[in-house]
Amino acid sequence: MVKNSIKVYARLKPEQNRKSIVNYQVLHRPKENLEEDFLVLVSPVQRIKDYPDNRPESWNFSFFRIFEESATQEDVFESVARSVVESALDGYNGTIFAYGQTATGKTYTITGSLENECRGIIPRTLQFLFDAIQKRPENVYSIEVAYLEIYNETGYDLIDRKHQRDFAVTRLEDLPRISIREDEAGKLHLKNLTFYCVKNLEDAFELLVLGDHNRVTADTPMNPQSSRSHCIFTIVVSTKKFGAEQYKRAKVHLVDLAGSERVYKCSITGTILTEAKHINLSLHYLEQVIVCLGQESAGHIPYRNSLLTSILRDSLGGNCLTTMLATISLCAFNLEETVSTCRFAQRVALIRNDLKLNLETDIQSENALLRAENDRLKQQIKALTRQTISEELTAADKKNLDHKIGSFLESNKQVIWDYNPKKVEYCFESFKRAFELSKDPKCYLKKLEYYKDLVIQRDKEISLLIDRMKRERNQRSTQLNDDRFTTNNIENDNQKMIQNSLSNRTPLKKQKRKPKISNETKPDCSTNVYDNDPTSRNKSISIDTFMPELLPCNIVNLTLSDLTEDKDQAIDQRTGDKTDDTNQQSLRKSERGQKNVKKKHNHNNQIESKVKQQSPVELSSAKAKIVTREASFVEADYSAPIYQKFLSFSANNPETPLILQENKAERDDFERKSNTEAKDKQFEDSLPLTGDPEIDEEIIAFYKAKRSGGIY
Ligand SMILES: Nc1ncnc2c1ncn2[C@@H]1O[C@H](COP(=O)(O)OP(=O)(O)OP(=O)(O)O)[C@@H](O)[C@H]1O
Repeated sequence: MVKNSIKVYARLKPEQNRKSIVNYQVLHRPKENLEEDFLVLVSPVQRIKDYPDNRPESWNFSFFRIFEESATQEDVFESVARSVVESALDGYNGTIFAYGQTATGKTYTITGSLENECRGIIPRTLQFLFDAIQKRPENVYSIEVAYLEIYNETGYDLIDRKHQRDFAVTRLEDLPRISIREDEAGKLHLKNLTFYCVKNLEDAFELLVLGDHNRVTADTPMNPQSSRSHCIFTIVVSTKKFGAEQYKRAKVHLVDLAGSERVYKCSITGTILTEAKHINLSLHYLEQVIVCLGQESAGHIPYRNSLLTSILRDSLGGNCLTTMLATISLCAFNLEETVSTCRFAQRVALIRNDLKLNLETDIQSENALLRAENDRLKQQIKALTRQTISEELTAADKKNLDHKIGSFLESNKQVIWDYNPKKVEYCFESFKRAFELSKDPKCYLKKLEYYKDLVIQRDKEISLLIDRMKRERNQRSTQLNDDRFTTNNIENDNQKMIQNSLSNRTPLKKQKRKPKISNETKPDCSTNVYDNDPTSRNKSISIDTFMPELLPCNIVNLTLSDLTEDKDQAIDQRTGDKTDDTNQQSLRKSERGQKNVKKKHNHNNQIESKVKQQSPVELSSAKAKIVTREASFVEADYSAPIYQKFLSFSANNPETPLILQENKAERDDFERKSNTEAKDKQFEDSLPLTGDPEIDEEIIAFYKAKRSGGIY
């Protein structure tokens, strides 16, 4: 428990009429170690020298801080209220009350208006609280507000939302009456006063405006809008560390007292006079309490004398960080009241409160806090879900999910799933795709995968054919060279020419690009290039070494001559491909040029027939099928994952080219067996046919080629 004296501030009301101002002086912290400002008021009374005059010539009052006429609402809030509200966030009660003569600016200071510049302590406190809550995410807060009015010693709830009315409250009697109850522990309870939980600043402002609207005001000689009651705006701040069980609960009372007024000065009557009497009486009781609290020996404190002192019991001499703001008029006409206000402030400054942390167990507050905690958690879940939804899956995520789906389908192992909506969506999409593939034979994905595979196959086939053509051409050149050595009918002029050409031979790289079918098969060239000179022979043999890019070709069923010279007609018939016309014309030309070299033809035919015997040509009606000699050369499994992934057809079928046998005899045997009708039918049934006859024909041909280890 900390002993804390009440801090007292003074605010001087700006006066329009400077001539009527009393002679005064404000001294801000006149001594270094003195944490006080001083207000010196000089009496304007003319002294009569004939007899002793005991009236003081001046008054000197100390305040914690004095706000001069130029002080803004923000200055007042920062000095007077900020520390109190901050303490409330940490669990300490606080009270700020404005006391002063009527029309000196109590309501202006405590409430002001809702416009930015003129906002008083209440709206600024609410703003500060909600801003501070945002900055302390480790805690959960609940803010409740209540607005009480004490009019003619009766309490009213200014915020009455419980009763739905079609009309605005015009009579005070329409508002709920407040009564005080005291429990066994001596704790006060205000019956009928409702605390409203506010979630944001707008809610709080709405209640404040509603309460202000219901306040009793009157046009008095001193103030055209005088508050005829004491008003207490209470904010309850409950604080709980996120996840903790204990919580703190602090009350902040922001009190706008009704202004004291000298009835004889104002010549008031009727209701206003009655109101003034009640106001002055309750202020008198307040003063009594404060005087008692200021006396160290005082035993009994008369709190129960009035509703106001009963309610402010904790704020005065109890567990509360209390601050008083005295509003002061500098008008000479009001000097008496100003001095009275300052004297009251001096007494209040003597009061010491026992400040302690409020660790509450109140069920209502706990409920409010738990609700606030719940709301916060809901918001967090929302934010997290929104975040994960907006995050796109990476390629690695998708790969990982594919793996999970695979292991889920293939084993009984329990899979740990991620509760990420994007991932769940991806899994559903995968299953849906697989389901559609199995259900709809015309599914475009199925076709797409098939065509993708086909394109890969075709690329492979083209590269093999090119290699094969180059190799055949190379072999043929070598054979032609051999033939030319045996004919021995070369002219001497030509020999010289060849020698010259060999001596001026172009560099290796250029020669690599030289071999072209059209150039090579020119009759003049071929007869002139070669002679029986051993040196030139050696050089012609080394043509092989000029073509290192030619890979060993495994295509044995289709020879170069099939594609180029003598077999052009046969190829044309077999493949049905008529696009090679231009190529064949050039080949025929070269053939005509070589007719005089008969031996060469015979020799070529012999070699080709030998090759044909080794590996027969297989040609389908529509496309040529090229069978490979070595299975290892064919990357037969490059399309396997696609089919494994989407189609029921197994890529691990023993009939697939993956295990193509190396032994030719065995392979022939395998092919013979697989060509039986029964096997064909069974095989075709297992294929992923689409129902489109054109595509199905292609698919069957494609898989047959794969099955036999060839390339489609
Ligand atoms: N510091 C100030 N700056 C500008 N205007 C002020 C200031 N203080 C008071 N006023 C103006 O003086 C008038 C009276 O102020 P206010 O109603 O707040 O006095 P009050 O002390 O609450 O009076 P009452 O006790 O009768 O309710 C208002 O019009 C208010 O705008």
